[in-house]
Amino acid sequence: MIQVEHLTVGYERGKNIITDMSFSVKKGEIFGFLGSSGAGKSTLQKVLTGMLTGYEGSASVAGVECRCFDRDFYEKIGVDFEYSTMYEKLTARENLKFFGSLYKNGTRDIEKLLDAVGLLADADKRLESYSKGMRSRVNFIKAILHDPEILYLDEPTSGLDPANSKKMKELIKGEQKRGKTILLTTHNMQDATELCDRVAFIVNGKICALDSPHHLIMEKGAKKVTYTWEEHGEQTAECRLEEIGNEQKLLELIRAGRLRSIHSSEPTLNDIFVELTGESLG
Ligand SMILES: Nc1ncnc2c1ncn2[C@@H]1O[C@H](COP(=O)(O)OP(=O)(O)OP(=O)(O)O)[C@@H](O)[C@H]1O
Repeated sequence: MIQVEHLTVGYERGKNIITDMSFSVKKGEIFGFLGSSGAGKSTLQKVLTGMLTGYEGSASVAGVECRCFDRDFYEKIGVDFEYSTMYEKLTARENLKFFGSLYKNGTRDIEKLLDAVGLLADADKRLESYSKGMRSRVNFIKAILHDPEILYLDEPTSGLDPANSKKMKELIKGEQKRGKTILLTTHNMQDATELCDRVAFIVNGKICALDSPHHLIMEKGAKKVTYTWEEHGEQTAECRLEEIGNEQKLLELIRAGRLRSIHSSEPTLNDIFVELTGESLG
């Protein structure tokens, strides 16, 4: 569905933001771009939505080279980026009707969509009165209104409380069940682990790892052992499971009968990200 080969792109001559990047995304996949601020995730999304056309190499979506997108192509993609693109003085229903009228192939049932995201009762309120959680749900509807094959989401759960974040993740999974291909960017490793079939770690405009969260965790990460003991309050330390026999502090505590607790755990996607990139997403 999406094919990127040797993509190089920058805003200024001689300064590449993305360098020689290649990857592909299959139909029906949720694919996540993970990287720290400035890594080039939004720039990549701009190329894949046809907003940035001055690039080298190739980037194609549904068989169409991104620099050649025409109006018809925008019927096939839906975009939910962080900035608001709706009219504040119009109600949610008015906004959705207006934006829906721009598509030539019609839209999904607006009432049903509003109901699905729990906004039917607030549909006639002006957007200016909406909370952040309500805005993100209505923005999401706007992105899927014309039933696009491909969805681009930028930080879909950013700033949402746990209940709204859960709701948003269910909505995204729901679109995948309907056969949609979804590309998302996030800083949130937990969301990426829950949602994405595969993730690409992006550092300075290059992919430094690409796999399913499960494979990355199982193959690249080492199991950790965390142990605690009492010494002027509770102390905690950790080591890799495979190095437990050389962990002098732990052996000393065992011999002295001073170990208070010990447990092993799988690394998280965040641990793997830090290990592979040397960066932290906080
Ligand atoms: N319009 C622009 N003109 C010049 N430089 C830009 C422009 N947009 C982005 N950049 C630069 O490109 C680099 C990558 O930015 P980009 O927005 O793609 O990163 P990002 O990974 O999406 O970051 P964030 O997680 O903060 O959104 C940054 O150094 C940024 O300053």
